[in-house]
Formats: sequence, C-alpha cells, structure tokens
Amino acid sequence: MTAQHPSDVQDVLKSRKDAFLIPEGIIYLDGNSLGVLPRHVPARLNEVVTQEWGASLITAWNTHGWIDLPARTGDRIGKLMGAPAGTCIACDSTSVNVFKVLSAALSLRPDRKVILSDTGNFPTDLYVASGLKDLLARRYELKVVAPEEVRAAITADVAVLMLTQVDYRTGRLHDMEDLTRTAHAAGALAIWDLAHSAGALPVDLAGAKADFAVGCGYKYLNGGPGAPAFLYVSPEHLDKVTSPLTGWMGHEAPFAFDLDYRPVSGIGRMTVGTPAVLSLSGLYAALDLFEDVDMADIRRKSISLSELFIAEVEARCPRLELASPRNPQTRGSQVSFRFKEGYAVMQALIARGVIGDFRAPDVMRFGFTPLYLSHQDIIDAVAILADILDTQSWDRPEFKTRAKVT
Ligand SMILES: Cc1ncc(COP(=O)(O)O)c(C=O)c1O
Ligand SMILES: Nc1c(O)cccc1C(=O)C[C@H](N)C(=O)O
Repeated sequence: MTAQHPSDVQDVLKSRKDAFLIPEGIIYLDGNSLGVLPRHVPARLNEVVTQEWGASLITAWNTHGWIDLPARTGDRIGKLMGAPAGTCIACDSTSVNVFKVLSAALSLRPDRKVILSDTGNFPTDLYVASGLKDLLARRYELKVVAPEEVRAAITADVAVLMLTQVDYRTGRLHDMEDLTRTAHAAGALAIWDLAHSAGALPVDLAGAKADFAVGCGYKYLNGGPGAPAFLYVSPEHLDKVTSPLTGWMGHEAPFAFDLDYRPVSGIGRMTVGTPAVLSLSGLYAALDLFEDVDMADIRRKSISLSELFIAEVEARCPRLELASPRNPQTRGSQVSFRFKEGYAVMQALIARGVIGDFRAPDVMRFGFTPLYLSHQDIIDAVAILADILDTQSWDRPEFKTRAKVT
C-alpha cells in the first residue's frame, strides 16, 4: 500500500485528482506554467473536431454556438474571479490583452503621464507597455519600481497602475484591493495581470473595484498549451472604452460588412478577429472542473501544501534558500527556492519524475495546484529533491545544458 499523509484524509478536494490525466510516476509542480490535461477534454476536443467542424462545417458558428464561445468562456472564468456576467471575455494572448487594456485605460486618463509598474511584473507586460508608449509618441513615461515601493509611487501624475498580482518568480502576492483603492484615491486606474491568480486563489474583481484585468487560460485554468487568455473590463468603463485593435469581431455588426468601425456594446468590443474555436473549446471544457469548487477550499489547500513543502525542504535541504514570502497570506500558490545550481537540480528532479521549473538566475520554482496534488505528493517530491542534493546527482553535464524553453 502506498503511504498517505494524514492531511490527505480530511482533504475535501482529494477526489478531484481523478479528473486529471497525470502520467504514472509524475509529481507535477508546474501547473502555474502549464496546467494538466483534464481527462474529459480529449473526447470533447475530438467531438468538436469531428462532429462540429467535420459534420457541421461553417454552420457550426451558429448551430454549435462557436461565435459566442469567447463570451461564454469568459463568463465561466469571470465567475471564479468575482466578475459580473458580461465583463470578462476569453480571447487572444495575455500579451495582446495587456496592449488592449493598457491603451483603453490610458484613453480614460489623457491628462496624465505615468504608467506605473514594478520589477515583479512579468516581462511581457513591461515590454508591451514600453512598445505602446513608443507608439503613442512617448507621451507617457513607464515607471518601474520595486514591489514594496509601489504604494508610495502612486502619485498624482500616474495614469495607470499596472501590476501582476502574483510575482511569477517568488510568488509574492500584491494586495489588489488596497493598491486599487490607493490608485483610485490618486485619480489613477488599476490594471491587474491575474495570470498566476485565476483558479489559484480567491479573486474579487468587483469587490476590489479593479478597472481592468487580464490573465492566462493555460495555467491554473488548465486550458492547454496556448489556450486563449482572458480580459476583464469593469462595468463602469465598459461602454466608455474601445480596443486599439479595432477588428471586425469587436464591431456591432460584423456581418453587415460596413466600411466604418462601430464597437459593439459590452465586453465583445475588446475582441479582434476570429475566435480560436479549438483552443477555446478545450479551455471551456477544462473549466467544468471548477464548476462546483469553492475557491476558499482551493486556497486553504494551496496554503497547506505550500507550508508543508517549505517545512520539508527547510528540514531536508538546508542548502536551498527560500525566495518566497514566508507568510502564506502574502504568497500565491507557488514556492521558490534559490540555489546556484538550481537549473541542474531542476533537470535532475524532472528526470526523476518531479516536474517544477527554473527561472534565471537561480530560482527553482514549484507550483501547487490543489485540484490534483496531495500532501503525500509533497512529501514524496521533497524526498527525491533531498536525495538529489545529498548525492549531488545533479552534477552531470546533461543536466547543465540549457533548453530553449525553460
Ligand atoms: C504574469 C504573466 N503575464 C503574461 C504572461 C504571458 O502570456 P502570453 O505568453 O500568453 O501572452 C505570462 C506567462 O507567460 C505571465 O506569467
Ligand atoms: N507561456 C509559456 C510558454 O509558452 C512556454 C513556457 C512557459 C510559459 C509560461 O507561461 C511561463 C510563465 N508565464 C512563467 O511564469 O514563467
């Protein structure tokens, strides 16, 4: 009989693991980068391909509701994040959605100069902001401060505060409500990248009065590689903003084929071109697994798993240094440890069936997905990590060659 950790006995989410296709012998600690395949998704995708595309052909846009898939999927995601129906849509990539919401937000604060962000933001958000700033004839300044300095940097010249709630390297969690309130008090708007929050912890977009949000569909939402992202606009702004990418799918009557652009009322105006139906279908189906889940249970278990992981690693791997906040209330659903040879250790771990990832220069990153991880998985994973470090089995040339994608 395999061992069972005492905390797994009472775990209200334990039966959820069976809904995922986890390869035999793998402990997957990278759902914060690419979620696991839900068991029912291949059959659903096969149905979409053969019955919807194959049999219904172009009529499927109407008969199978493909045209509404971005809105239906967005509503499902929005429900997990306190977004009222009709305010969240699934489309494009997170990077493209950052471009759209940042442009929209700036248009609401034309008399201000600063886009404020922090060094904990995911680089794509900063690259997009910088590119947009250049496109707008450098009318704006992109100011990037340390995460702990954000609050003090929200001054009267800030047009938009743009942050990722959970730092992709350390898991540090920003207080969305507090920083949004501070931004509003200074007359600025707040954009939140929830790539590492959606499906990982309770988020209340309406309660926090966030102005805009974006995030990935392929991480904790398990939508599959390259799954469409999501985009949220607060009801207060919805009909006041337009997308800078004025494509026909955001038009009020795309099939009127008018020569002038008129944005449709509502969140649909933030879409651009033809929806990626196959990817969206996978994401929509994957979201079934969140239908009857309480995000408070997810958070409780996420904290329990990550606290156990930290305690085990610190007890068994003393050479690793915690890179994440120690207080679970200021941490997302991931834990990182620093180690100079972290890349090689991570490759050695992966070779032994424990999949996490590495972020340069020295961060070993482990994600905790309560729907398909148990406390026993954590014990087993750390036992393998400790063995790799104790035996120095990471010190092999094949573990040191950097792959193209890490
Ligand atoms: C916080 C954050 N934002 C944005 C992205 C990028 O999203 P995409 O590559 O889907 O545009 C990622 C991950 O790649 C991320 O972690
Ligand atoms: N989107 C990714 C990809 O296409 C390949 C490898 C990793 C990713 C990621 O999502 C990385 C992730 N955003 C991170 O937090 O580092």
